[in-house]
Amino acid sequence: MKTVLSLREISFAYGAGEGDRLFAGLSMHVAEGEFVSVVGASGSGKSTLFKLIAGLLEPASGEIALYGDRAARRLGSVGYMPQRDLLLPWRTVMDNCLLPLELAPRGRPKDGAAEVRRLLARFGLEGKERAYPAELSGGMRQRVALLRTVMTGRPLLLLDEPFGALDAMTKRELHRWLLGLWGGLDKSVLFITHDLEEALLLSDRVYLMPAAGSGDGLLELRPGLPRPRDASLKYEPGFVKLRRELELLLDEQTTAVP
Ligand SMILES: Nc1ncnc2c1ncn2[C@@H]1O[C@H](COP(=O)(O)OP(=O)(O)OP(=O)(O)O)[C@@H](O)[C@H]1O
Repeated sequence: MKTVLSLREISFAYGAGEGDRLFAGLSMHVAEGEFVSVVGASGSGKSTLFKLIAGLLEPASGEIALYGDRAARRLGSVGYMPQRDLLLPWRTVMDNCLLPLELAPRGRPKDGAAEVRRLLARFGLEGKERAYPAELSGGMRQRVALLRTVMTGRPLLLLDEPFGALDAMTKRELHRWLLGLWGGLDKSVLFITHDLEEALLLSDRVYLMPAAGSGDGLLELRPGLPRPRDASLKYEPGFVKLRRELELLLDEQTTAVP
């Protein structure tokens, strides 16, 4: 499998002082078609890591390569969905989803609307193309935001806690939906979450962020759960054991502050 994204020995600090270092020596990769999660304590730098990958920030040292190209321009080359849905309230669902095509240098292709319509059905948003964001439920808004990210046409999607603000029931519904949709999307995903169950249920691999400033690397977990998956997987003993393991690892990481 080809490597879509690789990070080698990345370090970063927002400030220039001693003790300002957020992380150092982070290495990771995402292969074509993989779903990879990043979990970690609040403030460990997960969103910062995404901003580095998306090209919104530059690392102090280390290399970030897209498709093996260390010199690749990252800004605009990955589909980035930030924590808040950021749908434009004055635009309909259709016009929000067409936005990436309008911003692309080649402009809005004629068949863009047809593509959005095709995806709306698969995203469970049939009949909503003329609705405005305020008329949708939270779960629907997140699906529109995800659809818009898919419309960037980028093979790698960075999803920063896309379901973090949703209630437990809506979140479960979106997990079921995403597990069904995932195989057919033909995308690689890097996914931030606080929710360990969500990380295990959706991912092929999980990375654990080290505690901020500890200088440790990312810890990698390969749950090895078979696909296709069903949301009921989380009640199986093997899954519960993995979740417990991940919880213990995360506790260790969190308490490892120097
Ligand atoms: N623009 C900025 N300038 C200075 N410090 C920042 C900036 N953005 C984030 N930080 C700090 O960097 C640290 C990591 O923030 P980041 O948002 O990357 O963490 P996170 O792991 O994504 O947290 P959460 O899970 O709470 O979203 C925090 O201490 C935060 O205050």
